[in-house]
Amino acid sequence: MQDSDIQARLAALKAQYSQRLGEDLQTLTAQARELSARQSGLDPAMLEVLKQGLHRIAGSAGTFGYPELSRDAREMEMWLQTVIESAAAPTPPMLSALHDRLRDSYRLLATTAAAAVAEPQAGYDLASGDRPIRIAVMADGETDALVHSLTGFGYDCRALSAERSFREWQPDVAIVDTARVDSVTWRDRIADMPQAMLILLSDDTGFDARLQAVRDGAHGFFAHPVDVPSLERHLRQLVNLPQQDPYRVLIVDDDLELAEHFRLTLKGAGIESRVITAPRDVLRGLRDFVPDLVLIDINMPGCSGPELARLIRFDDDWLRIPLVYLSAESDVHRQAQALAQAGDDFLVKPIADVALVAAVTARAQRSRQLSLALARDGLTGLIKHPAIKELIEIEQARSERTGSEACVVMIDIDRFKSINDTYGHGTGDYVIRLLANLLRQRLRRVDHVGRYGGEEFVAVLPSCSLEHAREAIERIRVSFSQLECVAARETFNVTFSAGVASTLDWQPAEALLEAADRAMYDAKQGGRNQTRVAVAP
Ligand SMILES: Nc1nc2c(ncn2[C@@H]2O[C@H](COP(=O)(O)OP(=O)(O)OP(=O)(O)O)[C@@H](O)[C@H]2O)c(=O)[nH]1
Repeated sequence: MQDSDIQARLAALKAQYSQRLGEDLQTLTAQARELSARQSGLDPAMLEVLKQGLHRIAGSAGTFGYPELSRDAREMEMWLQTVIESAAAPTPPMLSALHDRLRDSYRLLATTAAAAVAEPQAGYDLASGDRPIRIAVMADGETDALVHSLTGFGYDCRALSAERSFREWQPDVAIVDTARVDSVTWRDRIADMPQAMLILLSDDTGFDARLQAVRDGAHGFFAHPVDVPSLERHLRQLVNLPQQDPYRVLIVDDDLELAEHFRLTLKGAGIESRVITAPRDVLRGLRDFVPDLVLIDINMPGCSGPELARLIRFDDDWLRIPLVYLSAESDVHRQAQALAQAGDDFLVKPIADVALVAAVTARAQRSRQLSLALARDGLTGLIKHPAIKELIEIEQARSERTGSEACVVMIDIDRFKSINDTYGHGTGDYVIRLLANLLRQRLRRVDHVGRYGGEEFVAVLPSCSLEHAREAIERIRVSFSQLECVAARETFNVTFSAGVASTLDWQPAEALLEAADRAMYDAKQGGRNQTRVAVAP
């Protein structure tokens, strides 16, 4: 959806809401008039209805551009709450004052709505692009080695010297070795590259050095000797962040207009949301939409927010998803009570659009990171064995359904035992991470890469012919064999063998995986450092 479309929809929603607010205020004014006119027998249920109506306005009017009405409604709501909690009934003059105040609110709405102009929303530019990531490296004597390693991963990497400006080239990332380049020089060079994210390398790993890096605006900090796989992984996270799948938020609120406003506001910031107005639909929403975060209203008919949060928490599948109350409840004790039952956080309505976006983004990001960490192998960050097997099944089923071709690749590092025996287990781990990063970096974003076993990997390549899969893996095989691994001041090269099989030739998923495994075994038998294709039966 275009930004202008979102703005137009938000403006239409505001108009719709303003009309409803006017009607609500008229109804509440009439109710207050009726109450103040009663000489006896004040009905507590009517007070409660009045209070609920004010609560709704308190939580929504600010969002649609009527902050004063929101504040007024909250004050009246709190006054009514005190009245309801105390045994003494309000006197007719008190209710008459309430009526007058409500009438004034209605008048204020009429004047504000007439003068209202749609406020421009902040733009959230989610940059994207397919050119290789540009990295400038300033590391004096060690620049070449780093440039060589990062070029091997497919980055457009160049050395940055004191004499050479990168004003024209504009790198995405600048890596500076603060231990080897004088601070005036690098700060001067960095000033030419305002877009570049800064990664600092240092000999000093202490708190002060890290704090200084934060103050220099660094996005990453690595100590010598630099662990290249970690650096590369960090780089990938930095530059890929804006391109990942949009965060998903499930909004549970019985006020459709308000929920729709939140949905559009989040949409403007690149966040996908789904609105649920009936609490009983929440489980289906969770299953179908698989959100990163759930925003829950507190006061809903039939099921309160805390009840709903507890109900969601019965199911272990949703444990990782933060449940955040988005409510007009401003009383901190009642907020604490809600949180004590279930739920992770509290946002108070009305909430400014930028505050909502910031709060949702921060929490959704943590939730996404946590989910990824749970499904990923600790050493490599790749998908774990069970999850990658599931993805193979999904691709196999899709292929059967649509007739499209997908390929599965089994990859095994050659003579890995001797690497462990010669250089130690730590170096073996380093090699595993190096290959994991290379696979992630060189395959497409739609491809899945998993760690299948110790030094064994599986890649799933959707919408890919057998020949294209073979070519892609061959290119990675050649690059990997040329990467220099360093251990105890010695450099050495490592190779892998691979087997490729197509979903069109092998069913079910288990047979597909076995075919790729057999082809990989053939590659080993054929002398290693090669890719074999599983020929159709
Ligand atoms: N460093 C390290 N080693 C591992 C890990 N997982 C498995 N290994 C080792 O990887 C080695 C695998 O060796 P083998 O399966 O005999 O095969 P290979 O030496 O790779 O030889 P070929 O596959 O025939 O080329 C074993 O020594 C395992 O102990 C791990 O996570 N880290």
